[in-house]
Amino acid sequence: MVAISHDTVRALEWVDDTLRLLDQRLLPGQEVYVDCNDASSVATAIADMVVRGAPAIGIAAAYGAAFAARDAWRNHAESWQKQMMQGLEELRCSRPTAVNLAWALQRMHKLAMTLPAAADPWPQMLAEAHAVHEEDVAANRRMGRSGAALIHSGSGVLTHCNTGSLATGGLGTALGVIRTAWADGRISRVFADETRPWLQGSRLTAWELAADGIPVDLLVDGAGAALMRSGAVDWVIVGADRIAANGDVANKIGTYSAALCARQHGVRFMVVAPTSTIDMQLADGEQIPIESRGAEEVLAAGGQRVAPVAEGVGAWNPVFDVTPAELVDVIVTEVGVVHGPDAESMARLFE
Ligand SMILES: CSC[C@H]1O[C@H](OP(=O)(O)O)[C@H](O)[C@@H]1O
Repeated sequence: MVAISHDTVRALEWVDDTLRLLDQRLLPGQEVYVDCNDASSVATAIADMVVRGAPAIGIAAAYGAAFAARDAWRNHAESWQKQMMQGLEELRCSRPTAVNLAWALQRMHKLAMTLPAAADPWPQMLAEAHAVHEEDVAANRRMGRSGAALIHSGSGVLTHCNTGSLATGGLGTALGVIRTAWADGRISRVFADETRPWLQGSRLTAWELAADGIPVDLLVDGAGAALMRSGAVDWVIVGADRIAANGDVANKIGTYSAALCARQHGVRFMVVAPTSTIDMQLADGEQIPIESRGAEEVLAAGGQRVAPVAEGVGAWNPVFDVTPAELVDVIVTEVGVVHGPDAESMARLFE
């Protein structure tokens, strides 16, 4: 087993009571950190995609909620449990699709309401945020092992978007499986599509894999179908932002297309996500809120206008889509693996 080195990068770090976020808008060219010391700055960092990726967003929100409780105690000690809600609401509204955000805020709020009203909540709230962070690191390792065990030796894999150390607290979800399976000698070739318009694949996944010394071939998003038809890919392995109770999966735009192509060409489709990404309150994927972002993300690439787009041209920019459960072969979580996900098999994860 080759040692898996993913310590080369961390999306978030806690240093001297400050949440340090690696600004992913500037990668891979610049490694610049944004320091957050209150709930509002964390919410802005999430909304602006300084930090992104469902689990990483949840972890950042947990620290943001701890800041909200601390500042409510400092400024309104007599009613801090009520006053902190403004900060939590700002965090909740920062991005709509990744349920890890709401999950983390609900967990932090539940703790706050159990704490004594007349005592400083900071120590316990910060400890809970650290627990959220550390649990994600452990979950990444477990999912890496469970997912890798499903991949037969000599497999080619295709991944979409970025699901590595930049999207989580540790090894990654889908990229954690790829790292683990590569280290086990199970993968012969890794493909990553660029993932327009934000380029999480070409800017982030390629950077992470290069840092690990794992060779990767980039492709334009539209090349996925031809690649799968060529027979070079045995698995498409992706993350998730929200999984409904029946196994429908919301993930980066383009995931649904990849799932359709995979089914057409006999390629297996694996979704890797911690249970903090599963929303059992939603019966199916139809109710998952899909975030749309500004037209400039489509019309420009890396901040430069994409020539020759004429002036006055608009854009349609939903940044997630929903893959129906029937197109998903397996969902890998830290508590179990679901083959052929449906409402019944998903519910068994929580028994
Ligand atoms: C580890 S799951 C990361 C998940 O989040 C990404 O979206 P975004 O970069 O907009 O935060 C993408 O959907 C990934 O699959």
